[in-house]
Amino acid sequence: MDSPKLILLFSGKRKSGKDFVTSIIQQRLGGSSVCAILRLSGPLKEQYAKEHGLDFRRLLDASGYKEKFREDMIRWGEEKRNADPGYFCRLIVRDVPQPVWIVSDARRGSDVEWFRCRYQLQTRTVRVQASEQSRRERGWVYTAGIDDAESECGLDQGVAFDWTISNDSDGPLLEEQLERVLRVVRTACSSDTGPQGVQHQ
Ligand SMILES: Nc1ncnc2c1ncn2[C@@H]1O[C@H](COP(=O)(O)OP(=O)(O)O)[C@@H](O)[C@H]1O
Ligand SMILES: C[C@@](O)(CCOP(=O)(O)OP(=O)(O)O)CC(=O)O
Repeated sequence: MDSPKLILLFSGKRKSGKDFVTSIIQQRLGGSSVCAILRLSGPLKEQYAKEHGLDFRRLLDASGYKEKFREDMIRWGEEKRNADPGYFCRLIVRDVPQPVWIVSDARRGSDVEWFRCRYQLQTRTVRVQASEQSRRERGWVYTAGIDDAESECGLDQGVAFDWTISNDSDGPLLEEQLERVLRVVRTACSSDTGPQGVQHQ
């Protein structure tokens, strides 16, 4: 099994900026050779697209395309997860050689538990927070059955996040907040023993 130095599990509501923030962190760490961005929704969308004759690449982007199928993809993914909560987690961690892993879309307690159970010392949690107004400006429209369901609310309670990043244009500077996370990642990467004893700030 590959053994990463550090795993950052990101969660946050739709349009909070999870992809935006994780991509900056990857760049700051030196790009994709150092830091892999893993998406639980990747294999989910791929298999769902195959079974339903959809355009997989378009399901991955931030346009409105994926929104047309979101509710049904959630239902489909939940069937898989109910049978096997680690199903998508196992798929995304196969053959990942980079020392830093970012999981950009943890949504359920079972996602966090899976990583903590297997990578207890390496796993850290990061919440991306944005106001409803910011999310609306980025294209979010409240949708019953999605925004009030586990896919969006599963981690609203029950996890003490190691960091919470505020991603609003009128909030604290993003770069300064990210620097706190980056410091810990760099320390873990430069230490021979991995993240043991590395404290978040
Ligand atoms: N701080 C920011 N500054 C500028 N644009 C942002 C910021 N955060 C998010 N966005 C934009 O908002 C949209 C939604 O962000 P995204 O990262 O896709 O959200 P999520 O992955 O949480 O659904 C994207 O087009 C993204 O580029
Ligand atoms: C069916 C999903 O995997 C779709 C997730 O798609 P994205 O991760 O692209 O969504 P946002 O970035 O939050 O907009 C959700 C799930 O419950 O598994």
